[in-house]
Amino acid sequence: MSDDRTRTPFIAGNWKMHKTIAEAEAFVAGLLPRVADADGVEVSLCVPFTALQAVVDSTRGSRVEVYAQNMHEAPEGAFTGEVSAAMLTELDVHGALLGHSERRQFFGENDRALQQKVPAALAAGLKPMLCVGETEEEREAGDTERKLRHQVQEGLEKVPLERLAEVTIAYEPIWAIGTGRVATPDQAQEAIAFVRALVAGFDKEASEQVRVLYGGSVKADNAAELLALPDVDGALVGGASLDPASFAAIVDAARGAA
Ligand SMILES: O=C[C@H](O)COP(=O)(O)O
Repeated sequence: MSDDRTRTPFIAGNWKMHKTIAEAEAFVAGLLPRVADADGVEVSLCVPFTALQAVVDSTRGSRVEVYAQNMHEAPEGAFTGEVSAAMLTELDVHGALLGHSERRQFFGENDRALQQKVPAALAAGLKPMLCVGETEEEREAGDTERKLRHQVQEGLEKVPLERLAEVTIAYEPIWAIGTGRVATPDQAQEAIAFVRALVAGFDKEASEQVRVLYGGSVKADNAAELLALPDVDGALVGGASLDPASFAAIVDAARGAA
């Protein structure tokens, strides 16, 4: 267990395939005044490619950072429909969500590609957020730790040790995503402490600095309890990040936990 509150709490919203440019700009206008006083909390939005430029521009100078929801591992090439790290940094995007379970489930994202993507993001100056998590069947079969071990070890395998602490890991039990079935505090703490122990297998010091977030049906009314857990450094929020008031309420809960 690691209750080290020197790790800055981190609340990330993942809009998934929601929001046109106009809707994104309206959201930012609603969010910024609500998080202006959220000192000590890192806030980011994972935005569809089409709205990245608008959200970068409208959040410039604020505490809100902007992440893409995916990124290809190669610097360029014949990869129709894909976007490189350099294309994102050119827009002043700060980071990239990598290996979200929906990308793994619906678009064939695999650990081999992620093994390239995480270091490629870092090398390009993007902050990587690596998503891991088990299915309901895996949890019921007692396979949660095996799945997490595989995903974390593969995803971090090629990250230079001196940059390990810059990676954020989001633990998202797949059965809790978009279902309203949030993990219990015990389940979240246990899995996230295990993820941190896996990072310690690479480098003990980095494991104390790396942020590990919980994701899966986080809402304003359950955030405080989750964020108070010793190893939980923040939240990756899907549905509740689509509305500025509900997302800002989760940021507020992180201030309380800071
Ligand atoms: O990336 C966010 C997660 O998939 C969680 O989504 P959710 O908060 O709608 O359950």
